[in-house]
Amino acid sequence: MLYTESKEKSAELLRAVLALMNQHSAAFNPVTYAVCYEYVAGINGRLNQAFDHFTRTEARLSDNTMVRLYREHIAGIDDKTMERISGDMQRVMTGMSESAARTGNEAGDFTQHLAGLSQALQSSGTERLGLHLGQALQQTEAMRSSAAALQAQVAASQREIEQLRTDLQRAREDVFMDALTRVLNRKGLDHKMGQLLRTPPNAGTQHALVMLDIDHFKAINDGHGHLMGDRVLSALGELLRLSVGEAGSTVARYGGEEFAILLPHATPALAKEVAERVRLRTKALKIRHKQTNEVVLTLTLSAGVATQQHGEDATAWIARADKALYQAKESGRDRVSLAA
Ligand SMILES: Nc1nc2c(ncn2[C@@H]2O[C@H](COP(=O)(O)OP(=O)(O)OP(=O)(O)O)[C@@H](O)[C@H]2O)c(=O)[nH]1
Repeated sequence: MLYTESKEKSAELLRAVLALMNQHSAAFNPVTYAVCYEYVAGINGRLNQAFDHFTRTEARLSDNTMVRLYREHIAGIDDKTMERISGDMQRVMTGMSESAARTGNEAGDFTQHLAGLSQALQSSGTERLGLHLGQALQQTEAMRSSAAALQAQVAASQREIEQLRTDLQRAREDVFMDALTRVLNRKGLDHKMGQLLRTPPNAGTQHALVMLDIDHFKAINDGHGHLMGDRVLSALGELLRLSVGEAGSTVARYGGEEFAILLPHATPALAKEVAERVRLRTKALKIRHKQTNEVVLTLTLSAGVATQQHGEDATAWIARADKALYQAKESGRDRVSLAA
């Protein structure tokens, strides 16, 4: 016999019965419940046939149809079937009372009520089943709204937690983010470098660092104003974000007009290629007047590349890249130098 074995099955049955009741316009009452219960349980073949027959012409069965189905196919059913329904109801109530108890305090009162109800179902004769069905139905309705409220509460809590998680993540990112250029700040770079230094490079690769510095940036500030200088920094930040797409790469503003690119598991050749790409794109960048769109200035940058030597710490690694950058500046700017 279907649905008589376990509480899980009984609860599953109840859910299916409620879903079916929802699909029809008949009132939520014991008659509708009994009809839908029998239909879902599949224990009354003639009822199912009649039910299906009616749904062909009446998509949402009315009270009248439910009463008719009840009178013609259920009212006269034997005691054994009544007992079976009673047993299943009891299991459903017990199962639900247990899960309600698990759900928390709010469901506590309801749990007690269900326990009492299932006892009543157990001890009374089948002639009182209709009455108990009615009570059970009322309680089921109460449970439905309480469960819906609980679900809404859980969903609201989940949304709150999600929002908190997002806020926390954003706050974490903000700590590591340079507001002007929208790339990582010095702190973010330190953090990333720390992580990278704990990660051995893959065979045949080395972690690489590119230090970049805008050429004659002081002259830009002096000639066009500090605000224009800021715009240039912001534009370079965007250019770097768009130009450096290597897996696991990091772009950061090291300070002032100096930027850094971290390239994990790279080679000197790849690092030089990335630095050249950025240098050329920067050279091609045109800063325009906001209103007239006229090109106001162009710029160049110099870069120093250093791949991490075995056992080298962050300070020594940055110092070698900086030294290469200094060489690039010394030998004429607008170029890339490799560290020794
Ligand atoms: N607008 C603006 N200027 C900044 C910022 N941070 C640093 N600077 C300026 O960047 C300039 C750096 O100048 P220098 O270190 O002399 O170097 P440079 O003029 O770029 O010359 P080279 O590096 O030798 O090519 C200084 O004028 C700083 O005031 C900033 O956030 N905004």
